[in-house]
Amino acid sequence: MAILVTGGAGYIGSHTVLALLQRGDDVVVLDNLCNASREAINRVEKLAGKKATFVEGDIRDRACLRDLFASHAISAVIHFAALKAVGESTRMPLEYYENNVAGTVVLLEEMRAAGVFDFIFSSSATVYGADAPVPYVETTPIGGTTSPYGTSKLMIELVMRDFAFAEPKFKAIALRYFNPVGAHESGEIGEDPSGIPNNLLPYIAQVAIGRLPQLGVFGGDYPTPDGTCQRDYIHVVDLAEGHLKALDHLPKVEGYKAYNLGAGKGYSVLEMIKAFEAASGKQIPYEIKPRRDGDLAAFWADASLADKELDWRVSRGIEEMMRDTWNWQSKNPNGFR
Ligand SMILES: NC(=O)c1ccc[n+]([C@@H]2O[C@H](COP(=O)([O-])OP(=O)(O)OC[C@H]3O[C@@H](n4cnc5c(N)ncnc54)[C@H](O)[C@@H]3O)[C@@H](O)[C@H]2O)c1
Ligand SMILES: O=c1ccn([C@@H]2O[C@H](COP(=O)(O)OP(=O)(O)O[C@H]3O[C@H](CO)[C@H](O)[C@H](O)[C@H]3O)[C@@H](O)[C@H]2O)c(=O)[nH]1
Repeated sequence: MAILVTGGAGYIGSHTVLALLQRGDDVVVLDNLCNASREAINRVEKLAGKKATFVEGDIRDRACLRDLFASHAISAVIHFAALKAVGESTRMPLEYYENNVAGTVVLLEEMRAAGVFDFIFSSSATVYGADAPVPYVETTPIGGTTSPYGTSKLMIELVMRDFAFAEPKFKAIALRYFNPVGAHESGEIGEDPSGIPNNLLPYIAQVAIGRLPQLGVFGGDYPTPDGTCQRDYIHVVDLAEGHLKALDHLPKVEGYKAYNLGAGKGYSVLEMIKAFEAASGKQIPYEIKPRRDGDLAAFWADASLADKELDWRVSRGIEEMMRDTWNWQSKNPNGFR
């Protein structure tokens, strides 16, 4: 039996596919390559010394899914495939709902048709909305999202919840990621955003390599110790391992369950710049700019539920996050291209 990984050629997906192959699982990757490169999977296979089956296709393509489930014995699905740019989602809400929400419904329908009921979903801390108390804890009701992207994650969690009420065989875990950063320690795979990065670490890394002149720090007057926003950054390899723990835990889950995957600690933007400079030996010129619309001042995870029930916790700190980001960026100045 194989694990189907949708979006498995992407940033978090590729690290998870590697972890699955390394522990001996068989993997089928389904990715339409709208934000990824086939090269990522080639490198994953080389690192693992084991092949995955790659299917270039779309989660919205029912015929493709039918064919995939008919030709491979799938035991569980890890579902990463999504559009994920917050700003873009406010300009293209219909595309986001169609790809992320409608796409997930098609995937779940075809899973049901194929008799596959084990499901792990990439959710996000953003489902807690703007007013949730910090640290975010799973018992806080979700809602109050501030972008179509965030709302698409919220809607999918509600779809999972309702499907679990109706279908006793459905076992589903939503993993609410905080801020994934870093890369595999080999420097062979990592985050490769197209165009100008939206996220902090890829932006810093591209300044360090000379592709961008300087970093704009969005807001220096937040009610935080140094005035810049605080986030809970988590090493992508720790995050990938969380998916394996979640898969192993699925048999014990009744219906739908959500877990935070975070480190449980916040770092400010200025702390991240300093840590990157220390790890890379590069200066990061930056300028404080106006606040970015929709940014919250500070949030981090209460990650104790995943610790207790999934036996999962982070083992890589800020030094490893920075070292591995820089290793990936300096070895691959133009990403996978
Ligand atoms: N990176 C983050 O900060 C973050 C935080 C929280 C949640 N997430 C979620 O984690 C998941 C993975 O994120 P990532 O950072 O690896 O992003 P990514 O863009 O690198 O990976 C997503 C992958 O899905 C593929 N894809 C998109 N739409 C598809 C479709 N319709 N059919 C098939 N493939 C499709 C893309 O080509 C890409 O390879 C996403 O669901 C994202 O929303 C990411
Ligand atoms: O060029 C930049 C980019 C970011 N930032 C700041 O750096 C922090 C982190 O920003 P990111 O864009 O890297 O991450 P976000 O916290 O905004 O959001 C990310 O993590 C969230 C969950 O925590 C959601 O999943 C979301 O989709 C994902 O992009 C924020 O304070 C932001 O203002 C800058 O100062 N300059």
